[in-house]
Amino acid sequence: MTATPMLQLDGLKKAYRGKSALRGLDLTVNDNEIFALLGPTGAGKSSTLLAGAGLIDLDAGRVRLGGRDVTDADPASRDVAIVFEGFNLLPVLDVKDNIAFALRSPEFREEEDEIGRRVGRTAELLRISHLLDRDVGTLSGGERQRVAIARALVRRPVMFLLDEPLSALDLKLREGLRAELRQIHRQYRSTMLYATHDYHGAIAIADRIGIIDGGVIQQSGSIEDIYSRPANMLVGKLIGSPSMAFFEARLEDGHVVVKGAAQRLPVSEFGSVASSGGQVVLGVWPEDIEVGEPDVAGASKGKIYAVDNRGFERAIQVETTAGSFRKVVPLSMPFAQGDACSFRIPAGAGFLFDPASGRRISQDGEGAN
Ligand SMILES: Nc1ncnc2c1ncn2[C@@H]1O[C@H](COP(=O)(O)OP(=O)(O)OP(=O)(O)O)[C@@H](O)[C@H]1O
Repeated sequence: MTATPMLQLDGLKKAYRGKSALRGLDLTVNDNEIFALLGPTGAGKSSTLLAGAGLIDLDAGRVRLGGRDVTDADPASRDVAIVFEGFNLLPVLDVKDNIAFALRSPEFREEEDEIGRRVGRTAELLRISHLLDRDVGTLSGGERQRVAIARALVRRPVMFLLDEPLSALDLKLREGLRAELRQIHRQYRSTMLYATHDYHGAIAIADRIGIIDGGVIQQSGSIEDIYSRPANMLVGKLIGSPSMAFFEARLEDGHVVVKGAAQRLPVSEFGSVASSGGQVVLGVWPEDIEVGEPDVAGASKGKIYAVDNRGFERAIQVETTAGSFRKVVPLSMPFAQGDACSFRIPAGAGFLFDPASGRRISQDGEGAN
């Protein structure tokens, strides 16, 4: 099935008082997909959403919605709904009238019967039917957030732009609402661009992910694509839980020699490598690093610096002369803080990066970018 683009952002640039927030951002969100925009604070997520909704003036770039160039179109004509964290509900109206508000606007002007039906259905979907007559000032944070989503949803816009819509909620509510958003997506086949700094939230909800930092998309694709071919070190730092482990290394006699570690890894294990010598950075997903009893033959030495309990598993921080990394291990591995351990990077695990640019220089032979 070929994907049809719904939102296309091409070369967006935006500076606020001389400071760049978007630096030539390109992004395509396809029709009927949930696309998560994942990035740290200040990365440009909100600016990207505001640009899609037409709520900021761009310095450069084009915005297309459903194939139509809307760069100069006013926000009301775009038919997108934007939901922010702490979205401002109208305090003088009760929940029902807050949800109905957009349907009574001059652009929609639905019949009151139809408004009542749609408000009722949307409230059911978001499980807020019992709140319809309440003043919004009396609602909890989670209830307010549901009302804000209902208010956007009731219009059935062509697209949702969701800016950290769940970050103010506790874990349980967040998981519940995330499942409901997916349900709404299935039911209405709506397109959603969901901005978040929460890696777990992003991978739980999204079909595809875009990693944003410094006002550009560093990489986009399915999480599997990104894991198997991270474009650069920034991507490695921003995804995974824990994120990628990095080791200083150099290429020497056809081997990757990790500084401070006992291992020499054949370069041929990394596919084709766009460098024949000198310094590199070896990046490895922590899941691939083997950590075990001290003094394992052929392994390097390390020490357990910290242990965090995570219920059914533990996250350990391992300090080594090659650098430190975090990794999740099962409870059956009895590591305690201060224990000696060994670590080993299996042949073929990991990626090589250029230390100056951060770009990946090892290719897996599948036409990686
Ligand atoms: N109205 C504004 N005036 C001045 N600077 C702004 C304005 N809005 C955003 N910025 C700056 O632009 C950059 C990108 O901001 P943006 O809000 O788009 O990022 P973000 O990824 O959404 O961050 P967060 O997760 O913290 O909301 C930041 O450096 C921010 O300080």
